[in-house]
Amino acid sequence: MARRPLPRILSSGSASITRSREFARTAADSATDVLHPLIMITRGLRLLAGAGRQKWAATPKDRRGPTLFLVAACVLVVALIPYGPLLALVTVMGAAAWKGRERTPVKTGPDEAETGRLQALYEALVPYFSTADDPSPLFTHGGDWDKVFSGYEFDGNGRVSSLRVTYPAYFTDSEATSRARIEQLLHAKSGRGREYLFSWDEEGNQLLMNVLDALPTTLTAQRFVTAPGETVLGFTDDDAVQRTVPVSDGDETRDAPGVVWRTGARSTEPHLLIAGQPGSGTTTLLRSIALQALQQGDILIVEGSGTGEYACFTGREGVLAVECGLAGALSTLEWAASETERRLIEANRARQSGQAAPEDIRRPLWILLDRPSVLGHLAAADGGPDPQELLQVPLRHGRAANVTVVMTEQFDSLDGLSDTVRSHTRARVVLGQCSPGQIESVLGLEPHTTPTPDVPPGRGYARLGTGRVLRIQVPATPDPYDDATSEAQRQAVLDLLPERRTAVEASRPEPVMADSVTASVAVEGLALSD
Ligand SMILES: Nc1ncnc2c1ncn2[C@@H]1O[C@H](COP(=O)(O)OP(=O)(O)OP(=O)(O)O)[C@@H](O)[C@H]1O
Repeated sequence: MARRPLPRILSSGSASITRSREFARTAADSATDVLHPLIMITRGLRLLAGAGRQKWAATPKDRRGPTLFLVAACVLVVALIPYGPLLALVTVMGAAAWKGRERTPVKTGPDEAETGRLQALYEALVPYFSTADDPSPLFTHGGDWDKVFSGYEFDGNGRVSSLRVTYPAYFTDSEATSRARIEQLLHAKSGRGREYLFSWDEEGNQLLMNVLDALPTTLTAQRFVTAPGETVLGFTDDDAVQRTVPVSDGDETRDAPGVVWRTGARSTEPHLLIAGQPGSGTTTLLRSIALQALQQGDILIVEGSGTGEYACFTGREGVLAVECGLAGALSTLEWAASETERRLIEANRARQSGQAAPEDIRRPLWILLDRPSVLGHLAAADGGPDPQELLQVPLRHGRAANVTVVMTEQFDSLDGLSDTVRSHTRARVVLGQCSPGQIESVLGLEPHTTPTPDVPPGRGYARLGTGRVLRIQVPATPDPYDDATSEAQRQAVLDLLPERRTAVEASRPEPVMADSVTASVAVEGLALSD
């Protein structure tokens, strides 16, 4: 069958479109040629006006009056002399044409120094991304870096802040050691002291390196809007979590990406271990957790270091004990273990009789321990039991009994943690300046970013169960009784503390004495009510 010809409009359409495009381009070129002097003068006038504005801004205030007077006098003289205004106009146009004769060059690629950096990075990668028997290697000494660096950005100091590298398919990108070698090399060559994120696209044979901005340190203690059973440990990168928490940051309110930890019967990581270097902010994080826990539950605090950094909690509603001494800590933890058992028995009884669990066992109980290893050493010297042994019941059965254990420890004492503590604290936080190996020893995974040597207090990494490793910054929650605390932060923490149970003297309490008394009273009271 003979083919019918296409309708004319379809067969000749593309030719006419091409013709129209060419016509439009020629018209635009001609218009640009005709208008070129005008464009040049306008550009020059803009530049002259900008320069004038800058000069005016740089003139000291006391010299602006005389300058204005001088200019006005010149304008008057020019206006009065014959042909003055015309001559002035011609002069200004001439100056504008001269000034605007050259376009401000638009940066289209890296400058010489930046090209040097990219070439150096390329050369450094050659031994890792090439083999002798590759017939057409992507990486060769003296080769073209722009064939393999498909995207790059530089920061204000001319250092690479983002780089996309295409690598050969035979590179063993599924092996952690091979990746680590490349990451270390790029980290070192691009400038140490910054935090890098490496994203490997194994299917596309591409590596994307980005420099991360430091997490903001401006957030302070406040009432976080969370559901019951949720605790904000800190804040992380925008794209790392889906959950945001509305926060007040200075004068503004914004949604911040929160590291939110869920506790209670349905939690898969019901207890938390916080490890850190000295002064890294572990006490501050525990204080922040205590303030949030007090909104719906009761807390027990056992402070191993005995520096009285939890004195502000003493005697407050919901604070059952603040213990610094060994004897008090042991009796408090013994009570906590038997309370956990009581809750379990009560819950079981209620279930068997087909009733809801009583209110008192549904109220969360938090056992907060700051450096219990110190008390462990004291106990060993004394020949008594290690406080950690008393944590076995709350750790093993706390989830069903609404009992949560949070523990802080310094890196050098982590060896002393019992197996029960290790296996039941599945939520983990690491604070302070640590090596990737130290982070892995606590979180079970190395972070996918490179830790920096300088970290502010409260900065580190968090991992909830088997989730991903998140960067974290803990909100500033200082000791309100510390003289170094600013007035605004002191007030923020004091506002979050519950009322005092009894009237105590307004002066700063002596932590050890006051705590022991409070603890024994509280535990006795609870034992009696049992
Ligand atoms: N998230 C934070 N934001 C701002 N400052 C913080 C933060 N965390 C801690 N700091 C400050 O750092 C200092 C040390 O904090 P903190 O006492 O909590 O650390 P630590 O790890 O318990 O130290 P150590 O156990 O060695 O005393 C304090 O001055 C505290 O105010």
